[in-house]
Amino acid sequence: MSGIVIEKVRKSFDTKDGVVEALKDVNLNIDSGDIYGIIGMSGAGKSTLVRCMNFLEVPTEGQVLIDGKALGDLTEKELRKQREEIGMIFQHFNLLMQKSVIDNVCFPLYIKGKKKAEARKRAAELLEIVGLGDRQNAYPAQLSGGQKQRVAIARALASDPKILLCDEATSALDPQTTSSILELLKKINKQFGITIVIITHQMSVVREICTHVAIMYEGEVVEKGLVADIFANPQSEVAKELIRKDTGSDIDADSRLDAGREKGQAEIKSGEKIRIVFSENSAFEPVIANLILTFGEPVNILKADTKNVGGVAKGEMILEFMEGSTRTEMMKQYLKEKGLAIGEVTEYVGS
Ligand SMILES: Nc1ncnc2c1ncn2[C@@H]1O[C@H](COP(=O)(O)OP(=O)(O)OP(=O)(O)O)[C@@H](O)[C@H]1O
Repeated sequence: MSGIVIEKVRKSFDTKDGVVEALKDVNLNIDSGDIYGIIGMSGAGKSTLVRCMNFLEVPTEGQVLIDGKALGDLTEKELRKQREEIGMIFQHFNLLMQKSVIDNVCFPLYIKGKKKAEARKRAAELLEIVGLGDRQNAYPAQLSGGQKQRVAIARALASDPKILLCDEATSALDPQTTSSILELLKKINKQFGITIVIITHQMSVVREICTHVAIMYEGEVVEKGLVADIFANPQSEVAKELIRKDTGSDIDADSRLDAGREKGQAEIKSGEKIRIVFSENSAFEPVIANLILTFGEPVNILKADTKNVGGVAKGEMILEFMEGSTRTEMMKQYLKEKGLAIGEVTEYVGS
């Protein structure tokens, strides 16, 4: 697992129209195993920042440290080796169109000097992992966008990276395919402990997959932190705007909560149920209200057996999420981050 530290990074480009300050004093701490979103409008500096993380762009000032090692202090050879540990995927997949799927995945393995048989065996395993075990001999032109991105992910994994940088990796995909690729990235993060950095201009991507987010505006990080906290309590105008756009409406937070409550009464049908246990420091009203507010989705309180002990909630609740919700994992994560223990509900008989 690998962490990334960005320290006082500035990047300027000399152009014929003058100097462009793409990054102005950016500081970021991405811990090992995070799924870290970098979001902002076009031109905010997202790509430049991510390209600084593997020194495809060398910062004009400041430092980039991977696992405590400053990239600027490495020799060319050391930097090449370090880069092998950082995979990258792109919006337009960047596959070799003349090569079959398996040869695309073998490519970095050949560069590493692996023998053909060994490379093909590893590539076949990786294609299984990304769900394309049966398309090894297809050519990129015969695949859908989502399948092409799966090949690109398998190819990125071929170098056993500790970090995966994703530059608008789902921007060319429809919402359903986007969700399936995000699920795959989540699986990779969990299964291999790979730190993932995701550049996007869509808050829905951040909401669906990221643990943390940095919001960029005109070369600066204007807000950063846990996704759940920023959704619950955005500080900057840019964050508020991105969240507002994400819901697809300009209704204010309170009416969104009301809408959630209404939906809660009318629409919830037998979704996943969980038991949450309040212990140390949980005041349950704000937690559940903020959950609905943050995710814009209702939850049913099927059972509440809680007591108010000096303003602190003790006891347990059974919650039911909306049927078919794609956000339940995020919502559970949110509850965990609020210090609540979550358990399965094996049987619930409504009262
Ligand atoms: N090689 C370059 N030469 C000159 N200017 C550049 C270069 N790369 C980026 N820039 C400028 O730096 C600024 C930040 O660009 P960057 O591509 O990092 O933004 P972004 O947030 O990724 O945008 P987008 O979402 O449109 O890709 C922009 O003003 C861009 O024009």
